[in-house]
Amino acid sequence: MVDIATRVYNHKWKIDPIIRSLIDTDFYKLLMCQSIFRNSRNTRVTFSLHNRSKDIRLAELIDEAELRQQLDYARGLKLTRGESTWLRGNTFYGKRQMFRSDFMEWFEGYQLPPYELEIIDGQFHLTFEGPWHEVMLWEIPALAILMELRSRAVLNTMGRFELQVLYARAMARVWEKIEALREIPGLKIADFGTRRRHGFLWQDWCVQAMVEGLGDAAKGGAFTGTSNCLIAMRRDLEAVGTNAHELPMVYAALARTDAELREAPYRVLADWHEEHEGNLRIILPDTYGTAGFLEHAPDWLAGWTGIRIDSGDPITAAETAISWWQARGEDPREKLVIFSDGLDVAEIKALHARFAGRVKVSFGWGTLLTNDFRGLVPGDGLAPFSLVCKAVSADGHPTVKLSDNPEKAMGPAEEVARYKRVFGVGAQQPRAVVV
Ligand SMILES: Nc1ncnc2c1ncn2[C@@H]1O[C@H](COP(=O)(O)OP(=O)(O)OP(=O)(O)O)[C@@H](O)[C@H]1O
Ligand SMILES: O=P(O)(O)OC[C@H]1O[C@H](OP(=O)(O)OP(=O)(O)O)[C@H](O)[C@@H]1O
Ligand SMILES: O=C(O)c1cccnc1
Repeated sequence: MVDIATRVYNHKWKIDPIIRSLIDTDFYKLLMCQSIFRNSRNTRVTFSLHNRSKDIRLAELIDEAELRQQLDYARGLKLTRGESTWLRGNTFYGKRQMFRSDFMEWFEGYQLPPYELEIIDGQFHLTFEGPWHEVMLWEIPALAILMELRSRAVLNTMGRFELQVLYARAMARVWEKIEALREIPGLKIADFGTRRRHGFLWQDWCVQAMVEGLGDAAKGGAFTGTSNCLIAMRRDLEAVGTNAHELPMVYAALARTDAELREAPYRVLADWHEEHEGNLRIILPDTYGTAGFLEHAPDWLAGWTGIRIDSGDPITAAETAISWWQARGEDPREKLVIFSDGLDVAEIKALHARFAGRVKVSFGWGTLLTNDFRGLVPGDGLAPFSLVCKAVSADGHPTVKLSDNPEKAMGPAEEVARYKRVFGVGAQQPRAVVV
């Protein structure tokens, strides 16, 4: 077991690359990348960093030169032979050869493309522009680099004993959470915490703690795996994933008429349906409002495996999905509901208590698993915050996300208004965004 505190202390004086592998990323990014490589190779997209926690003035906490050094290091990475063999040969969700050989050949030659970085009003403006399948792979490493540089800026001011005690407290906290989760009968939970983690080694520690504390689901336990491919490979765990908002956001931005716009979210899933089966047929319905999405969905979507609930009130969204399945003649008890929005133990417990037995319940636990350092240093300088990296335009057209929480909406105001009209989204209940 790595002694993280000692290592953090010893590494203060040398370059310590944060991202050391192209597969230190979420599994769903690779699945989506392959799908884009096949269906939308000529689409040009801009991804952009967005700090929703305005009070965290990142450019005042992180040194620009160090950020550039880390981004440049990541740009130098190429898929290793071992990683390529794993992606080509491993079984994902029981399926072999998930990644096609034309995609793998492209990925084996791939390097992260150039970035643009400037500082405006205390914030980093970091953008990636280029072919969609090339720039989209920046999202997770860019976020992980910024999050870890911010952690390091605080850790660098701490002494050896302080660090030892900090990690002891953080470990005790994670372990207490795991002990609480052990009380939930029939729990199924995965790690979704790569992008906003405290650091790589810390995420790796948290994942191993989940394996020991909850048991690997492959052997009857509650821990279903990690979305992080590198950790899944090294620790021989299941790599898990669904799909993300970037797909409907980009398809929608490319729509030429309101009628095409209305259809765009379903076209995404029709393309996905062709490529994937079983556990990968998970609907993400909230990009332009869950209720309207389900109401107007084609019948074949009701036959999918389940749904991921990612914004708004999760109880309302799950109840809406259950009613929708019932109305379409499906048995909700056969359907999988994956909750994944800013979860922590209390909410996981409450959602499980309410929905277990009515649907198959599962959780994707992110930042508050891999970065819950709240209250552990004076000034709370290690508390996680809401940093995201999103597709903001496609072929020159701005993207829009409404979601079920207006606090998460993004896009130019007049486009947001048009999307609300086209998708029939009325008044929405705001919910505070913590991470
Ligand atoms: N950011 C990271 N991404 C991937 N693997 C990492 C990362 N940091 C550490 N590791 C791996 O975790 C293990 C322990 O890391 P540690 O850095 O303490 O080892 P080390 O012997 O000091 O090596 P290094 O000089 O590469 O840091 C090593 O196998 C290392 O390659
Ligand atoms: O436990 P969490 O930290 O929430 O981790 C998981 C979240 O990360 C992703 O979204 P992202 O934050 O990138 O964008 P969003 O919040 O706008 O959905 C994902 O859709 C989950 O919501
Ligand atoms: O696969 C997913 O749905 C996923 C993975 C990580 C973070 N958020 C979502």
